[in-house]
Amino acid sequence: MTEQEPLPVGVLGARGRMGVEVCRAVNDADDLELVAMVDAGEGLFSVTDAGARVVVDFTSPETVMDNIHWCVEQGVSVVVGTSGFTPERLHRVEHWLKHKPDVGVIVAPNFAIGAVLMMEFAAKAAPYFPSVEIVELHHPGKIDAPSGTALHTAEMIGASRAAAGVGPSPDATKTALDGARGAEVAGVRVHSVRSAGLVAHQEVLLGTGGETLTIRHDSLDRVSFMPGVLLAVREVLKRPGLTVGLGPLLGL
Ligand SMILES: NC(=O)C1=CN([C@@H]2O[C@H](COP(=O)(O)OP(=O)(O)OC[C@H]3O[C@@H](n4cnc5c(N)ncnc54)[C@H](OP(=O)(O)O)[C@@H]3O)[C@@H](O)[C@H]2O)C=CC1
Ligand SMILES: O=C(O)C1=N[C@H](C(=O)O)C[C@H](O)C1
Repeated sequence: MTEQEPLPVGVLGARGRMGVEVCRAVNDADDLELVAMVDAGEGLFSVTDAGARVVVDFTSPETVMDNIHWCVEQGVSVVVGTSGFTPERLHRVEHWLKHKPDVGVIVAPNFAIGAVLMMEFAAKAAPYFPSVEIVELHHPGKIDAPSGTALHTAEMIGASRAAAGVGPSPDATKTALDGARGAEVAGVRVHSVRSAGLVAHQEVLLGTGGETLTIRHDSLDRVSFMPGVLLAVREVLKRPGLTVGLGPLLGL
């Protein structure tokens, strides 16, 4: 029996907080080989020169679309953790993939298994509670607000409430300072907290007569994202086209 060659993987944003962790996880996996590490200002060509078949992107919302476009054009599949995705951006990625039927792109707002479950549980619970708000809490180095996870959670909750015919959350506010009630996403109020000491955390608060339900997830260390990233790297070549979120990979 011949042993299978390890899958060649490139990492974009390799010197960032997440990139460093991803490079370590890929290096530690026997079935994967880290062949390219690219950071800001370095050419993407090293990815194809090194023969990467899958690229992992943890860069920034400003650069991620150009990176995906380039990889798709080169026939390289991409696992995307970078935030900043809107429905319009996802449509654009789908459009690029139409011309490349063998290429897969997985865009996951959050790779932590607990966070994926937190989003699912919140969407399931949301139709049963008239009130729902999201509080996301992150380290102060984060450049975007609300977080990609919070945006995706709000979209999931909005869709599940719309399907169940649930109206807007009750709110008598008549006067408010700018931002006091957070940002409204898919009809859900989202509040962003930034503090030293935090990594990535989110609470979904649901309320009805006489009771509240709080669904909370905490990433206390970036290692929490690695099993999900490696799962996506191993799966992306089997899933041509666009996959959004880890849910489908986990059978959710
Ligand atoms: N989906 C998930 O589970 C998770 C997603 N994220 C997301 O991942 C992204 C990165 O987060 P984080 O690692 O904390 O951020 P960092 O700022 O620590 O890292 C980003 C890295 O990418 C580099 N970079 C910028 N532009 C390019 C480019 N065009 N090509 C290659 N490298 C580039 C940056 O370089 P420089 O600093 O010089 O600009 C930096 O080293 C964010 O959008 C964050 O929200 C984070 C954690 C989990
Ligand atoms: O910037 C981060 O750190 C994180 N970004 C992602 C997001 O925007 O949701 C995922 C996680 O929250 C960590």
